[in-house]
Amino acid sequence: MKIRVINRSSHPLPAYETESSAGMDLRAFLEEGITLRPLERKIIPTGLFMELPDGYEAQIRPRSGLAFKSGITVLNSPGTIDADYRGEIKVLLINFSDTEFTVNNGDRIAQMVISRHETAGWEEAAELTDTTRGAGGYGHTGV
Ligand SMILES: O=c1ccn([C@H]2C[C@H](O)[C@@H](COP(=O)(O)OP(=O)(O)OP(=O)(O)O)O2)c(=O)[nH]1
Ligand SMILES: [Mg+2]
Repeated sequence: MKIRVINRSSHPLPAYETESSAGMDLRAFLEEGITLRPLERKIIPTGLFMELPDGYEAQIRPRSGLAFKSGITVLNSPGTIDADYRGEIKVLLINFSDTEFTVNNGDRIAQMVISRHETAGWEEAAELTDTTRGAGGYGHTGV
């Protein structure tokens, strides 16, 4: 599928890094580096604007390497980009490490997965059908 996009950054469009990657890496578009102190959160611009077809969303997810090596993750993971959103794609990062971390222009800070989604309606009911699980959850089947 093709997605209409405006790229106001100085970086190439996001791309799949390997043939079968699910996510395209997103790069920070910054005039100067942004430093996150421990537990600080900041919104990082990408310079990208896009027009997803109806029935699609984009999910903004952390990169595992950045999370493991530096404690940097996407606070609202997975971030949701709605098909009717026309603003700049931004990434909300938080620093879970005990040292400060600087995001520089062009850094690959997160990944974006394009997904289909349903638009559901409601059918109100007085009762729900029985199942074996019933209301069991939160580990009720054991470890
Ligand atoms: O990581 C994100 C999450 C959201 N957005 C943009 C696209 C999305 O369509 C819009 C709204 O996001 P969301 O619905 O998560 O935020 P909200 O707090 O519910 O705001 P709103 O009331 O505008 O929906 O913000 C981003 O650029 N990055
Ligand atoms: Mg919303």
